[in-house]
Amino acid sequence: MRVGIIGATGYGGAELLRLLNQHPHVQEVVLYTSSKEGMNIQESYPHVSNIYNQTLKSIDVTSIKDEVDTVFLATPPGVSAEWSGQIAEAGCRVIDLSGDLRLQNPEVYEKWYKREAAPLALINDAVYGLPEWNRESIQKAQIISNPGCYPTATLLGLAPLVKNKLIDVDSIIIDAKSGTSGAGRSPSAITHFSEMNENFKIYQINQHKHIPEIEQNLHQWDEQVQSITFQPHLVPMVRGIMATIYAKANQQISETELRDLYKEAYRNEYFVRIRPEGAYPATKEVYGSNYCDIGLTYDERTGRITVVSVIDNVVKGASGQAIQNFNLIHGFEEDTGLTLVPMYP
Ligand SMILES: NC(=O)C1=CN([C@@H]2O[C@H](COP(=O)(O)OP(=O)(O)OC[C@H]3O[C@@H](n4cnc5c(N)ncnc54)[C@H](OP(=O)(O)O)[C@@H]3O)[C@@H](O)[C@H]2O)C=CC1
Ligand SMILES: CC(=O)N[C@@H](CCC(=O)OP(=O)(O)O)C(=O)O
Repeated sequence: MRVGIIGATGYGGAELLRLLNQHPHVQEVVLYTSSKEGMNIQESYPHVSNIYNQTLKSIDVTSIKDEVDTVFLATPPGVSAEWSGQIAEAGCRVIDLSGDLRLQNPEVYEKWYKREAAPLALINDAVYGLPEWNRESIQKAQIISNPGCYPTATLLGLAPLVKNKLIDVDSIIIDAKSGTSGAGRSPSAITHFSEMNENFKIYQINQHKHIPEIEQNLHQWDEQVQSITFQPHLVPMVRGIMATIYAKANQQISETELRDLYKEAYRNEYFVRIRPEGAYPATKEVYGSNYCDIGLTYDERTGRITVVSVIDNVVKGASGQAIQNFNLIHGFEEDTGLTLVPMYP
């Protein structure tokens, strides 16, 4: 396969480069830019020296359709809305890492993203790329809307409870923590070293754009779900997300039953690992990998279930999941190029 990356100079793009280099069915990678035409990728990323030697090309649909079969968009909001439709119409598969096509209702997108939504026809054509719960639709899709990082950790953590109607859905609280690479490569007053080192911050309280994405998907699984509480935090680390999820059980459930439920739900899922009783995952245990690790407990005193879900935000939360979707749409084994062992320590 020949693949294109729009946004290769960003963090999602860099991670695509790292992972695609391991992919046995990817012969050629073509890189596109909105601002650095003619620059060699090694100038932006010396760590790919001797591995990638491509010059960045301008984004032009006529050339793209001749040069590649699939295009990954690792770009900020608004870019996919502009390009995905044209690229798909030209005959390429599109995998969009941004949030542009994730929300089915354009008014909801405009409220939370505070910008114009993509055309409705384009939104309707895009399939939400959470493979563990949407595999069959993904296999037939031409345009994939790759989930957000926080929604990936949260939805994988909540799915067995919500689908089996085991919790009071009004009681869901998601306390999420992310490393700073989630904010992309451009430095900002929020993420630069002296702001983040030795610091721990809550941000976008009750306003984060992943709230409607989580609600939309939970609602599809159980229409009783309306609103959730989700609060994101920045942690002084580069990679990793931990979503600690609390919900009130609507019946007595033993630790064993809870764990069996998750083990059964993810029995055939290579990338989801359920911790044994009394063990809880840490972000380092998935670092650099496409795994989502989940730990569980039920507190008999309060009747609350706690789910701890960790991912690497740039892998399972972005580029790794995008390649998992790439594998599905092209009929490759789903874990192709993604069986990297997490980096530890
Ligand atoms: N980082 C993460 O952990 C995750 C990121 N995402 C999403 O993935 C997308 C990319 O994120 P990330 O890589 O972190 O972001 P970065 O800011 O690191 O990179 C974005 C890249 O997009 C390109 N770009 C900027 N403006 C335009 C434009 N108008 N047209 C085309 N390309 C443009 C830039 O490259 P150039 O100037 O060369 O065009 C830039 O390098 C975002 O939508 C993000 O929300 C999703 C999940 C997790
Ligand atoms: C730490 C940090 O800043 N994280 C980003 C999430 C990145 C992401 O997944 O956003 P998309 O929905 O655009 O893909 C944020 O909170 O906006």
